[in-house]
Amino acid sequence: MSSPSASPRRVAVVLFNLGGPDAPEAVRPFLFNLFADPAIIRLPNPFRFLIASLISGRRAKPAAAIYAQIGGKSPLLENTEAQAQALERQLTESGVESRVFIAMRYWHPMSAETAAKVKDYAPDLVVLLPLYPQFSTTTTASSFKAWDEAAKTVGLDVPTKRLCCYPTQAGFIDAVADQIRPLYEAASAHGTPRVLFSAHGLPKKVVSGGDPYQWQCERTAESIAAALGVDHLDWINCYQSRVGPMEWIGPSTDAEIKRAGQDGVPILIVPMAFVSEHSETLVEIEIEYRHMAKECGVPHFTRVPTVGTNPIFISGLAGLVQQTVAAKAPLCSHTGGRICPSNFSGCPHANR
Ligand SMILES: C=CC1=C(C)c2cc3[nH]c(cc4nc(cc5[nH]c(cc1n2)c(C)c5CCC(=O)O)C(CCC(=O)O)=C4C)c(C)c3C=C
Ligand SMILES: [Fe+2]
Ligand SMILES: [Fe+2]
Repeated sequence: MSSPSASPRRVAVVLFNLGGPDAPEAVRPFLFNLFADPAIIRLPNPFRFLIASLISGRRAKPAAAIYAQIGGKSPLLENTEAQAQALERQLTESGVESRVFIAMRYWHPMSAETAAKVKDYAPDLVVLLPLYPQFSTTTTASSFKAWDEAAKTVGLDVPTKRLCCYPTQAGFIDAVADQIRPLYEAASAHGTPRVLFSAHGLPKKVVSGGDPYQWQCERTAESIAAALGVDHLDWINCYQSRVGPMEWIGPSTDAEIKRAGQDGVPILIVPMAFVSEHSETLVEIEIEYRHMAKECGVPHFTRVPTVGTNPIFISGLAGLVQQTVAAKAPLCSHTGGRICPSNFSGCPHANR
């Protein structure tokens, strides 16, 4: 790829997220795309496609039942579109001539469609911005790889900078704390609340293979807890959304809800690896965990909404984009601290 011009005139920002089915018929092909990703099922073909076909066939019905509870489709795209508009507005107000695009990994619009649109826009610089605050080989690395392939296919040869992650970036942390504060205060009427910082889990094998996701989730949870400024805050970092027979990282959010029931404390569940609402927040947390908490005797249950278009979050993202545009060397940490664990060599900036 050609090298970045000194000060780019037109910047294309590409937001990455997982994607979700836009209709009941899309559930199975969406799941097939997910399980056919070598970052998720680490087997060579034809085994991977065979396994993807089997699992997507088996999981289609329970997954469709999940989406049926929120209108038969994922709201992830519309929520991401709202974030893209808010970010574009903020960047324009800050004097950056830019357009913000969306590339989903497993459902439309996917990288190939978006790369063609970015090419038509003819930017001087492309900034890749994952809507995953914490870096994982299963999410950000997979999206970047899909993007690189799509850019090559459509002949998009423009200098490209990538933001690996922002697990402790001030805008993100302050926005989550801002979402929590009034709800924490309300929950305090029912006892001393426990805050469950709940992230999407990962198979243990992925983490022991060097994936920095869990390490970064721990840094995020610590940072939000500190930003809340509550003396002796009762909090824990836990993991939800387990799928398949493999052992996943813990503690699980389910187990923490049960423990809160035994301890008789109110809980707030804070989704800290998702930045907008979708099935894992609106069904798993809002419906399934709320029900579980009631069954377990938890005295008060609160789901804290994701940051979405919270202006503190969007300003933080705009700041990250501006820093990235201006940076001479690749950025990894935006806070001056270490952002990837020392045993991790896969950060997209490490070898650039
Ligand atoms: C932090 C973000 C995410 C990580 C890490 C992640 C890893 C991961 N996910 C699966 C399997 C599934 N994930 C599903 C939905 C889903 N996952 C994320 C984010 C992360 N996944 C999001 C945002 C969504 C929601 C999509 C939506 O509703 O729009 C699903 C589909 C739903 C279901 O069937 O339960 C599966 C399957 C694995 C195996 C994995 C790591 C190896
Ligand atoms: Fe997932
Ligand atoms: Fe990094």
